Amino acid sequence: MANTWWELKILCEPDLEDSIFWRLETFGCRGTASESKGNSSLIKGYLPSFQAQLLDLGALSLWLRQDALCVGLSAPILHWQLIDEEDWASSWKQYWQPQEIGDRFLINPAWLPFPASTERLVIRLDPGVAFGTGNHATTQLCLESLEMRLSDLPKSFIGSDEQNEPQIIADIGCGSGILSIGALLLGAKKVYAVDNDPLAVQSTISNRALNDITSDRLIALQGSVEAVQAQIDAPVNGVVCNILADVIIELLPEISSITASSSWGIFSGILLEQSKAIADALEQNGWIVATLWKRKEWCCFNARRI
Ligand SMILES: C[S@@+](CC[C@H](N)C(=O)[O-])C[C@H]1O[C@@H](n2cnc3c(N)ncnc32)[C@H](O)[C@@H]1O
Repeated sequence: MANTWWELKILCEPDLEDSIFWRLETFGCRGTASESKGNSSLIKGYLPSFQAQLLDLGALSLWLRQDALCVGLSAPILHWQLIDEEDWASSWKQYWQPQEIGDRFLINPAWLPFPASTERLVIRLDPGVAFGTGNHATTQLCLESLEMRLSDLPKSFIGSDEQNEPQIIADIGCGSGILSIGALLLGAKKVYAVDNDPLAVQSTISNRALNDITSDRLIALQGSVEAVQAQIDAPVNGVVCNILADVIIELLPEISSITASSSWGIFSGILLEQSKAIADALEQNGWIVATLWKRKEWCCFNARRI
């Protein structure tokens, strides 16, 4: 059973796509894709078989039905089957294509050749079972925020110029390592990448190698903020954290303790209706909000420590 996956196929009205993706992600799916089927959309989601029993899938089917009926759309049709690891990898990989994000990045699946000519910073990725392909709005908002935080600095400020402060960053909930790698390509000096899921840490480590990044620049650790705290002897310059709102609120006091006045923070994974709670929590923990960016039903806070 360890190497089998649930393949979920959901046929739905296209307007339901966003809410279904959201349900699948909160349900624990490790890879999602969609294609159009005439006037409908076919969404596929994959999750390790040990993570869900048949009863859980039944509950998911009910939630999807309720979500659709609440907005006056017809209920989606959900089918599921068990597939083995090899079939999962090949089914999912065919949907994942190179993708430009923001002004600077190109995400390139590891099994495709390196793009022949591009001015973009290429992040090579094989996320395996970890979250972070760049397809999700919350990841995109973080990469674009990193561009803003790191690209706008004068060249001498980033990288190795000793007169200026090199950027040392914590990536909390690193998943595939996509944000850590992006930050390093933009010129950050060092990133501490942590995730409480050991599979995500493995994925970050293999993506670090794929992008020829050394282990002293991208330090990948299992755990959360406390794992960064244990490694650093001075506050970090910036934090990027793409986890769900409730977790961010819980982690904020600890995150604040690894930062100092003028450190920056990028907080994503937040649904629009949760933005007030996050803004309040940031304020209570000594942060001021600089910008709030929105994409689909998600938003991302750029903040600075007072
Ligand atoms: C939405 S994914 C983000 C992955 C990647 N950073 C990105 O932006 O695409 C959130 C990640 O946070 C991890 N996570 C959840 N709660 C956490 C916690 N309290 N501390 C550390 N990592 C956590 C999950 O295992 C998951 O890999």
